[in-house]
Amino acid sequence: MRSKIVAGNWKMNKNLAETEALLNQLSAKMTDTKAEVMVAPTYVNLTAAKNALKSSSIQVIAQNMHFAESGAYTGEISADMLLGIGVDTVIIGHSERRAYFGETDEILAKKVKAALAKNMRVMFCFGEELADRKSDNHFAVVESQLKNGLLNLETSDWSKIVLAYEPVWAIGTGETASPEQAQEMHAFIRKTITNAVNADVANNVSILYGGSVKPNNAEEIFSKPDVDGGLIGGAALVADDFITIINAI
Ligand SMILES: O=C(CO)COP(=O)(O)O
Repeated sequence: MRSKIVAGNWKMNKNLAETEALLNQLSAKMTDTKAEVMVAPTYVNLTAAKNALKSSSIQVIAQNMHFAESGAYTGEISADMLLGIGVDTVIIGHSERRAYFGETDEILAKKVKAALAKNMRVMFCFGEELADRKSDNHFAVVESQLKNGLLNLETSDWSKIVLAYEPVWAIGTGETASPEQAQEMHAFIRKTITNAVNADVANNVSILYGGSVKPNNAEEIFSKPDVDGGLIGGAALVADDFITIINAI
């Protein structure tokens, strides 16, 4: 059975005091949920976030990491550094990393390998741009992102993978893929994995949708059979909104 997951990607938002305040609000307001709940604050606040969530089931995850073990990579963070502070899940391949930091499929495949080699869980993000969708090229783009990033993994690695389909045109724009568009793509992703790996792996991998998920549209998106939860940006920065989205699972 695949997990339901709601994760908040905080991006470059919230200083230390704001991080603690938001997490305190979240833990106070959280009620029982079927979903695994995760938050991804900025690196410098990961330890403080872990401490603030000590008695909570909310998991703290990282937004990115480097593929090298260690070395002369100024400004970068390794898997060991994350594991050393008790963070064992990492987002890899976010469209903002691809667009603003030059992260190619090749770099991302190396990051995925490096994280898996340390037994970390990987939340792998991918999704087409508006031009791809307009030219009806979105399935091909998604297939190639999956293939280049993930499809050469060992079958056993897949238990450590969570997928996050995030159409770039829906991120931070207020424009959401319709529940039908999300379902159509998620089903395509599952079919691609069935063909490339096997049906078991495809059925067991959680596929999250990301892109302008809000309290008023979460329930409809999450109701689709191949949508296993969401990766939330803006709405994860407001406690009541994030809680409503979690409860929509
Ligand atoms: O990029 C996202 C999550 O990683 C989605 O961001 P928004 O929810 O702000 O559109």
